[in-house]
Amino acid sequence: MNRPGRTLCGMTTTDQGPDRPATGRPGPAQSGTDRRDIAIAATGLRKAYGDRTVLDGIDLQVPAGTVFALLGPNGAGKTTVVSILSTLIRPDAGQLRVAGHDLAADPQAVRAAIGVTGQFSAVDGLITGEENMLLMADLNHLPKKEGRRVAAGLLERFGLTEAARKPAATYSGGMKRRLDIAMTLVGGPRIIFLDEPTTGLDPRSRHTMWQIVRDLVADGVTVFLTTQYLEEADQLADRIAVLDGGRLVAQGSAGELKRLVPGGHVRLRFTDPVAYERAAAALRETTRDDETFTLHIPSDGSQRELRAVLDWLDAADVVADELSVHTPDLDDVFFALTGNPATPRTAAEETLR
Ligand SMILES: Nc1ncnc2c1ncn2[C@@H]1O[C@H](COP(=O)(O)OP(=O)(O)OP(=O)(O)O)[C@@H](O)[C@H]1O
Repeated sequence: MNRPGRTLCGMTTTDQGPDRPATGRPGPAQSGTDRRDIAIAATGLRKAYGDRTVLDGIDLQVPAGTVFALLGPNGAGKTTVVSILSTLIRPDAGQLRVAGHDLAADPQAVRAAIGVTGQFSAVDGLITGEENMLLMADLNHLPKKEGRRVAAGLLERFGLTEAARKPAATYSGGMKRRLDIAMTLVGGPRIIFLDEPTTGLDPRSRHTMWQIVRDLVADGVTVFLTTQYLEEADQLADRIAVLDGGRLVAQGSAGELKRLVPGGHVRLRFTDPVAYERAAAALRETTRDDETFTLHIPSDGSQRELRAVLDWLDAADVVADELSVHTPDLDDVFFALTGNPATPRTAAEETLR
């Protein structure tokens, strides 16, 4: 998912700019989280199915009120991590704390503090959105009146009030996903796990979902999400961990991960072979592509380096037909770390399936 570049007088840039400020903010002091406000902590997490080791010693920490994205290709073990942290399956080894509770010693307390929206919807299509919500309210032992109030509030918040009395089977994919998350929130969890929350959604629904996540974090909720989409991790996560071959091969902010890989360059494309040759002679350290009359100049994409390239071109009296700046993005990081292409399908392809 390389982002389309910005264009400046025929230049495109995939520069992501300086690190964005963290999406999350520390939530209010929460009972149940440990002293350092770490919402989720895993040390030495291991899981094997038969002789296939899926998780081979995972260490991670998620501060309360932040978004943590676990990124990995198909089959990397993302769902397994979520299933373990949300008490659905048992690990073979590892010390795990969620919401301040030891997972092995007190799984019930963990369950009471978290919400989980899995890849497979918990929505019952045969009943209405409202009935699904009221069912969740019952499961959470909310008194009837309180349940109706909470359900109506969440349906409103997720733009589902109008559709609330229609069978959920008639909802679009995005609406079902929103209903699924609304149902997860009925019990007021302070930590929520979202397993691939936007897989299969069209771009508009994906953006709606991102806003939902941002709103949750603004309310102090901790979000642990898995995704195959680098852009999603880039957009939402305070910290990203890349899972590959049973291990976390990197952890950090999007900016930190991008700094792990070199490869920034300025690309100049010419239609006039004479201008191409003059530019190639004027610029140092270029890589040539004589078939497309394109030059690649190593660059960090900074304004200063860009100006130097333009000055060289001016001095040589040549005009490039297209100038683009490419700084490493998470796709490059993912490829460098895992040797896999970023994702087997792009988000756009996914929506066409
Ligand atoms: N119950 C099980 N029994 C045996 N193998 C399993 C079981 N559950 C998962 N696996 C295997 O564990 C590996 C990790 O699966 P997991 O679903 O956690 O990956 P994932 O990263 O979530 O993949 P995807 O992106 O496709 O959802 C896969 O090879 C899968 O086949």
